[in-house]
Amino acid sequence: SEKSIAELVDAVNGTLDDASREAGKQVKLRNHAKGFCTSGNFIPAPELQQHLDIPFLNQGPIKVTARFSLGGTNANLSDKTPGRFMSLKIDGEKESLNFVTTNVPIFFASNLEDFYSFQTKIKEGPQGKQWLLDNKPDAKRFLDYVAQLPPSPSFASSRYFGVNSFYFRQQSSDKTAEPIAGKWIFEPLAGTAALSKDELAKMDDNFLKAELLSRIETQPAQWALYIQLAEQGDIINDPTVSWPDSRTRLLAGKLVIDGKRDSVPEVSQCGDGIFNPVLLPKGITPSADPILNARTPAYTESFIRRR
Ligand code: HEM
Repeated sequence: SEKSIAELVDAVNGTLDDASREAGKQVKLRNHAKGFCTSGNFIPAPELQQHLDIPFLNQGPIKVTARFSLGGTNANLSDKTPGRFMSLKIDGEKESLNFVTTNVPIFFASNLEDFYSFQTKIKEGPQGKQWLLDNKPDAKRFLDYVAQLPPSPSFASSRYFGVNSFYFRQQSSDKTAEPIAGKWIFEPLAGTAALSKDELAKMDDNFLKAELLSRIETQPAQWALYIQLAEQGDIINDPTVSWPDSRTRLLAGKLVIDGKRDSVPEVSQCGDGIFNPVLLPKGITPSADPILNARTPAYTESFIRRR
């Protein structure tokens, strides 16, 4: 049977009974508990308009509120773990675009049932993880990827993937071109970087926030944002599938994180609100991916519980 949104949030939070759910509300339990807010600009690439008809991305720099985080409900999770996450609100005058992204290009589940079982099994420790490896090929591919992913020394040296697909309106003089499916990918302009085992051994558990905030005092952290386009036959509605690297990528713009608006309340308190991965400007629409379409209701449910 299909899992409800409340059940998905319970699985994420590890609050499967009434008592732990109530306790969770008291301590404002939330996923991606360890994180911080900062700010910058998004500079759209004018050449995108040659291919796609997205008026929002046909303007000058747009203000950005960003939250960088680790996964899970533990606010004291070590930064030596490999997961890195980036959420953005790109707020124009009339329209907005949000991103809620991860440094792992493939997700661990393609449907809500498998999402629920991943979240509950992974919290059971080694036996639960082994069960996933033995029984859930999507989860296995994800866990195998994460196992070989070295922790990055900086949020600025990770790639970030939207994972889910969206449809993009194409430019066409006769308006007959169908929207084309694509996925978001942020590529760090500083390049990717990995900590060696020796380097990791010398780090403490909290370095990512101080590193990024001190880095951007002297030079912004920057990413190129691409839209990777699907080709005929590519699977659209399944975030466990990654398309070949040979797929065309359109440059959508440049993300510049400089911290210049960090003292503005909408930035400094950005963790109090939610990022909405289906808040989209005209010309972009969500795919039918069931994972994508569960996200905003789940984030809203989590927000209501921790308010
Ligand atoms: C069925 C699918 C999913 C469910 C049920 C789910 C659930 C949640 C929940 C409950 C939260 C906490 C929301 C809050 O209190 O603000 C959250 C946050 C988050 N999720 Fe998901 N998630 C899903 C899919 C994904 C995917 C595919 C990604 C990555 C591409 C992702 C990345 C994140 C990130 C980065 C945050 C933190 C947002 C912030 O910085 O405030 N999630 N998720």
